[in-house]
Amino acid sequence: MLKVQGLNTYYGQVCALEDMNIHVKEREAVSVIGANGAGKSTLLKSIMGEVKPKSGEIKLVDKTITNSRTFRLVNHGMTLVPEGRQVFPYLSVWDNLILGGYTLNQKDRAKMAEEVSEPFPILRERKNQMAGLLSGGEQQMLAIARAMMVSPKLLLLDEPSMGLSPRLVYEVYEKITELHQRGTTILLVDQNAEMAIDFCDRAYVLMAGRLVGEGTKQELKDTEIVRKSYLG
Ligand SMILES: Nc1ncnc2c1ncn2[C@@H]1O[C@H](COP(=O)(O)OP(=O)(O)OP(=O)(O)O)[C@@H](O)[C@H]1O
Repeated sequence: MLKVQGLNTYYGQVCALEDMNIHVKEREAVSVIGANGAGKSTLLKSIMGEVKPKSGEIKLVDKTITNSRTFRLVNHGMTLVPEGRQVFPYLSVWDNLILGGYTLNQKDRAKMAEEVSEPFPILRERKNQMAGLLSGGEQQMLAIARAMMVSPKLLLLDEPSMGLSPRLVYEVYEKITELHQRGTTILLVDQNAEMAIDFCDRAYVLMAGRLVGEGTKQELKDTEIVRKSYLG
């Protein structure tokens, strides 16, 4: 479904991604792990058209999407749940959902908001409250549900566990797993290697902008460097 080949991304003179090659098959759950500054967010931003790669190719299904505008990629069936959630704190939970469906017509937006909030009862209970009053975990659920408003074929998630207590991290991953089981293909990046590896079918390991490992969940768990460096 997604193929990234020989991708190089720079911020000025700083090389953030070097010769990056990853792929995600339809219905797969793929994780990318790595420490602070490894290039995980840059990878998602490059895929999502938020950062312009210097060279390389990105394909979504059979279409080359390198340098496509973000809103076009949403129309092609790909959405990103950004790092830090970025909900609109002074808008209601419901209006945050509705905004996620900006490419839909008004009637479909309301219908989709009903649909995407179904796996998240807390969002329904608090639909009229300001989103900023939700807990961090609830805001993460809202950001995920908002991204689901356009029924993405491929959902990208940037650090879904960021700033959450272990219990909330577990709950958020439970929801992501549920979405995957319902048929959404997922690519996520997370510093929380334990959760990210447990969740996925396959994972990649990034270090200083380069790919240093890849494999199935079990292969990575059995790799000494992954166990020592990322799984504690
Ligand atoms: N806007 C920017 N301008 C300059 N350098 C940047 C910019 N954004 C990221 N970088 C640099 O690019 C490298 C990769 O950063 P990136 O945010 O992709 O890493 P990350 O793995 O997502 O880290 P984190 O988990 O801390 O978000 C780092 O060296 C970072 O300092």
